[in-house]
Formats: sequence, C-alpha cells, structure tokens
Amino acid sequence: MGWGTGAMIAFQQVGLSLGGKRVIDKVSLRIAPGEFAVLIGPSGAGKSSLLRMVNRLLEPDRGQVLVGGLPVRDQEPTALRRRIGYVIQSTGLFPHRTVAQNIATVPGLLQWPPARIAARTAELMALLHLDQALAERYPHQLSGGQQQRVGVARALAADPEILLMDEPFAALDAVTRRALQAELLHIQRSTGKTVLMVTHDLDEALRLGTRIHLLDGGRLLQSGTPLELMTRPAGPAVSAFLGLALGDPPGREP
Ligand SMILES: Nc1ncnc2c1ncn2[C@@H]1O[C@H](COP(=O)(O)OP(=O)(O)OP(=O)(O)O)[C@@H](O)[C@H]1O
Repeated sequence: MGWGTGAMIAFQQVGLSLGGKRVIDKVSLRIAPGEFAVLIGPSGAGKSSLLRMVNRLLEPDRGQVLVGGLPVRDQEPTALRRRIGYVIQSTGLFPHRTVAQNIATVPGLLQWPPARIAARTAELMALLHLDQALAERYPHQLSGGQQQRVGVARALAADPEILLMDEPFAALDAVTRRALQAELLHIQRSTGKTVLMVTHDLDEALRLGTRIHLLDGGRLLQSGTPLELMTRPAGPAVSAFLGLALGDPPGREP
C-alpha cells in the first residue's frame, strides 16, 4: 500500500510537554517527497523529539504529524516503522546478530523469501562499501564507521520511502564522517528518498540539506534553503546560532 501523496511529512501546530516542560511549542513545517530536510539547533532544542514523532516513538500532545498525507496517529506503529528507516548515533545494532542478520531485520519481519533477503543484503553491503567478508561478523568486531554503514544499510533494507536519521555520524572521525555524508547524499539523490536528519553540525546541514529547519527552545526559528539561511537569517537569534556554529568570535555581527 502506498502513501498516496508520496512520502511527505507534515508537522501541524505540534506541541509536546515532557516532565512539565514544554519541549516542542507550536511547530508547523512541511517536508516534500524527495527532500533532504535537516533539523538543526542547540542542544535541547527539541530536534530529536520532533523526529521521533514521525515514527510514533513519541506522541505530540497538541497538533498532529502527517506522513503520506495521513495522520500518523491513525497508522499502526509497527507497520509505520517498517516503512520508515531509522538511523541513530549509537547505531542500535543488535549485538548478538551478525552484520547480515542485522541488515535483514525488516525483510525478515516482512517474511521475504530467503533468496530475496540474501540478494538484498549483498546489494546493500555493496552500496555501503561493506566488504562481503564482514557479513558474518558481529557489530563489536567492526569499526565505528563500519557499524554506522551497517546501520544505514539496515534502515534501507526494505526500501522505505522515508529515512529518519538522528545525528547518525556524530560519533565518527572527520574523514569517515565526510565519506559517509558523500555516500548518503549519493543514495538520497539517486533513490529520491525523503530524508529527515537531526544534526548539531552546521557544516553537515549545509552540505546535505535541501532545506534546513532551525529550532531553539522547542520553537521553529527559521526554515529555508542553506543559501536563504546563510544570506537572510530571520533575526538575531538565527544570526547568533549561525555565527557560533561557524566559530565567529563572540560579539561580532555576522
Ligand atoms: N523523557 C523526558 N522527560 C523530560 N524531559 C525530556 C525528556 N526527553 C527529552 N526531554 C527534554 O526535552 C528537551 C528537548 O530534547 P531533545 O532531545 O528533543 O533535544 P535535541 O534538540 O535533540 O537535543 P540534543 O542535540 O542535545 O540531542 C530537552 O530539554 C530535554 O531535556
């Protein structure tokens, strides 16, 4: 079953309180099918909370989130999550499953025939530049970069229309991070998947994002293309964030 209007994501007047604190405050934004959207902002801005509402790991207490034109609250969580790839910083790989078994998780749940699972696993390992010899290893026998490649391969396994990524490369060294960013960009551009990524790294946001959404204190400060954000910041709070993120000395007007 398709999502009709494609893999669009929309947040409509979304609010969330946790432990008596307003974590998300009236956020509305749209992510078009095939877009690479980036949520950026300081620590505690609410980025991860917003992301986790898309696959119903969190439920808003105000407003609604739509995926494919349908409110997620009307979509069964397990079915929804099988159609949305999810990559997190700590990889979330199953430690007692091999690389191949990790990648095959969702196809297995979907009861694909074994030959199809094997072919898809091999295809994804090649796509993510993982040597086939790694297939029988366990996650702890891999480097951090290899683990994250397996995490991305696993998220892509059942060819989801949407990929959610929560600081996927934050724990990697700069060289590995750049390589994975380039590969992700290539995969996203060639498959047309809708990606929603959380990062606190402005450089990463500018390199990958077709649109960037800047959050602070649970509020959306500005949405725009990388160029719009950099050339027309919506106010002093945006300028201050961009200046700090780019390492400008304090007190200097961007
Ligand atoms: N279960 C919870 N109970 C209470 N407060 C929470 C809970 N989860 C998150 N928060 C608070 O919600 C706010 C937003 O958290 P969130 O993780 O969404 O921000 P973030 O922008 O992703 O931050 P970071 O970049 O540090 O990961 C923070 O102030 C956080 O302390």
